[in-house]
Amino acid sequence: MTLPVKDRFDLPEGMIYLDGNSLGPLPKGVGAAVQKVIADEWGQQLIKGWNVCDWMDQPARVGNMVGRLIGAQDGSVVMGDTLSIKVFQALAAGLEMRPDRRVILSDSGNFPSDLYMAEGLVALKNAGFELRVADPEDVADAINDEIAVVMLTEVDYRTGRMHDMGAITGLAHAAGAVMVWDLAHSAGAVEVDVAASNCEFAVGCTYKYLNGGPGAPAFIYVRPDLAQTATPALSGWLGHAAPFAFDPSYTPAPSVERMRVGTPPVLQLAALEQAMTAWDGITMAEVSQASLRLSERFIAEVEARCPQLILLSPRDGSVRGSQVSFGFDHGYAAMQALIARGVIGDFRAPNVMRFGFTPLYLDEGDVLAAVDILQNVLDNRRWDAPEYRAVSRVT
Ligand SMILES: Cc1ncc(COP(=O)(O)O)c(C=O)c1O
Ligand SMILES: Nc1c(O)cccc1C(=O)C[C@H](N)C(=O)O
Repeated sequence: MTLPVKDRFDLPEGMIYLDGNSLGPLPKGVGAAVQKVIADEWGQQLIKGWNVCDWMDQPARVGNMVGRLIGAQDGSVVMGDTLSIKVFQALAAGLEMRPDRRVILSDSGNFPSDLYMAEGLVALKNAGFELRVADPEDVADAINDEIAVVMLTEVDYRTGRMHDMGAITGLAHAAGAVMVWDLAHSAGAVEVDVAASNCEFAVGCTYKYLNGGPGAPAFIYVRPDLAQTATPALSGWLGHAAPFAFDPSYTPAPSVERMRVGTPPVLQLAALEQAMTAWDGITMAEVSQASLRLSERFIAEVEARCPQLILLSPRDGSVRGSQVSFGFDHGYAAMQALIARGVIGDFRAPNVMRFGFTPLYLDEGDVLAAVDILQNVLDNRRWDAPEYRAVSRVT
């Protein structure tokens, strides 16, 4: 099944884009929408724009659009800052909720920035606080009554392996811990129901599967019953209950908006708000089924035609996100050779070739064409060329 929305995206001619798990492509209409905000709002309204153009409401308004894709009720998601910042806020709020406990539990497959933020937070606290890191497969067993906060990324950024959000949240709660989910590789990729999972906090980015563009702001979900008590940690003026009262002392907003920090990125939010219209009329169930079919076809074709590659992602589609990873010792050079031939995936050390399957703009024809090129690169050792050897790119 292909979703009939490929024409909602501007994709370069001749490119097969399998890297929406890192940076989504440009949805049609985003350029015009941002240009309109620049010309008509900023250009004509200047400072009045904060009022007449509703710039101040953007973080909550766009938060609702994102919330609908992750099973969050309106008013429980707000946009702003980078994901690393939102991780920090959620962790800090979680620690405050369990004052008798000292341990943040995460797993070694987590994205490094999440672990760094936890390390930094622990270092800021009094002695005795600790970040404990388990292997992903052991994390459920490591949850006990010492743990204040369990912080996990649902879909592993390297392999696509998925944690069971409901089950792990249940274990965390049974042990008295707070649950924080990072949905960076889930939002817009797989079906998520934050409300059903009952987690306290969820965070994620919008430049991957939500196609908000490079540097698009992050989101944070706060379970509605905590919206008036969770401590924001970064108590910026726009999280204040009455920012324009300019009160010298801080009173957090009585809603998820307390997680706002400073001035919203109006142009990036305008881009994201328009990008979110690419989801009109589509359910996450359809997206996830279509993604599964594309990934299964890719795995079957690669395994039949490219025996040099070893599947690193789970074979079982029910525990795999929207990406497929293969191991290959010359993976970096092979990915460079693929990119040079118009198939865009990416590489993660030591040997991971990552391919993202985003059915909003990919179909089976793209999958088959990508495998043809991959087979050609491998069978003819096209990767074994001097120009592909130097490890120099950032992504
Ligand atoms: C799971 C995860 N967490 C955190 C980050 C960091 O996000 P940011 O650069 O927006 O802070 C990323 C991606 O960069 C990620 O994939
Ligand atoms: N956020 C990124 C960036 O600013 C530059 C390059 C890549 C990224 C990424 O998002 C990487 C991504 N989180 C990953 O899964 O590897």
